Amino acid sequence: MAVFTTVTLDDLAQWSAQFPLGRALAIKGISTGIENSNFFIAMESGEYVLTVFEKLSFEQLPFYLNLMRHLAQRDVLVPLPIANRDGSILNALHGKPASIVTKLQGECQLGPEPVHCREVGAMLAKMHLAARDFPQHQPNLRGLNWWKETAPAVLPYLPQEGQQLLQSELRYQEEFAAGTTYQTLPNGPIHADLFRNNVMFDGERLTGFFDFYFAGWDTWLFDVAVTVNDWCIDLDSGALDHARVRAMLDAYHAVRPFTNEEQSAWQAMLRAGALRFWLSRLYDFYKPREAEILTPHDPTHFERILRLRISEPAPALA
Ligand SMILES: Nc1ncnc2c1ncn2[C@@H]1O[C@H](COP(=O)(O)OP(=O)(O)OP(=O)(O)O)[C@@H](O)[C@H]1O
Ligand SMILES: N[C@@H](CCO)C(=O)O
Repeated sequence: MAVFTTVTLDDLAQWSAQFPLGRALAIKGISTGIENSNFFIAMESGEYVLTVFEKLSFEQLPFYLNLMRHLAQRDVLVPLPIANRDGSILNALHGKPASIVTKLQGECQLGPEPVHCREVGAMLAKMHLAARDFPQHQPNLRGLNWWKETAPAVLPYLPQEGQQLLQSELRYQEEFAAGTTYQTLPNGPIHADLFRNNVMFDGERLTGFFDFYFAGWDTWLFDVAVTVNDWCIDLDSGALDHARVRAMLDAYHAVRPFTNEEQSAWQAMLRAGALRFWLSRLYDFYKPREAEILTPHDPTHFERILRLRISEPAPALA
């Protein structure tokens, strides 16, 4: 149960009086999710999600919440943070940062078909374009620098062939990032964690992207790679499903055409997307934070994906 901070209906009634949402009618903890305490709340004006942030601070959160507001105001389907009467979208609840956002309808699509991938691809391109004029700048905190810092901490736990793969892929990515192709790739704020469990669908209709707490500035193509590596694969083997890949890439390209340089970088980015999650999963597996209660995700899933992305030619982007 991912409710680390208890919020009663009385607590909510008092705290939510600062928002123009009417009276608080009900509150229910959300059991999935591992980072924050999330609640569905019913207010007189409708249903919302209340998040009490357990790790991110008052200083860190404005980047993510302002980005969500920026996107929502440009018709990208994301939860809209609700401002209180002073205009603040981040307010203390039980001493922790908390916010109310609009509730997305529907549920996650954990067995996506091409039709779902098409929706995700089109909305991802729309999101990249809409974020171009977002004024706050924060790098992707799980980018190359983090990979370089993290690899030495997990290397000792890997068998020799795993160590070799990790070291050689890191070298490859460092060289690639220093090269001229990489410098030409369009970039801006990206979601950076757009997995199946971070998108809501009502049937075949996409209702929103959520969980923006790994967002940061990086290449748009890296975001596409992370998304393809989760949405368009067979989860057992890690192999790309070509119908889903085509649906996602074609839909993205129709909104924001890929460049020739992006085509040259595509295989490297698919590899980068796999390396990023292999590393974070290794780190969470071998270096769990104190009092961590979660069951870590399987790191070998992304090792398998990385090996496949290295050995197979990348599909055409467009
Ligand atoms: N705006 C929203 N509208 C509808 N449901 C939401 C919304 N935000 C979160 N949820 C629901 O709450 C669940 C947990 O949210 P989320 O995935 O953001 O959890 P977390 O603990 O913050 O992060 P993590 O996914 O990293 O564990 C989601 O799976 C989803 O069902
Ligand atoms: N999407 C991540 C988890 C948290 O963001 C993973 O599957 O490893």
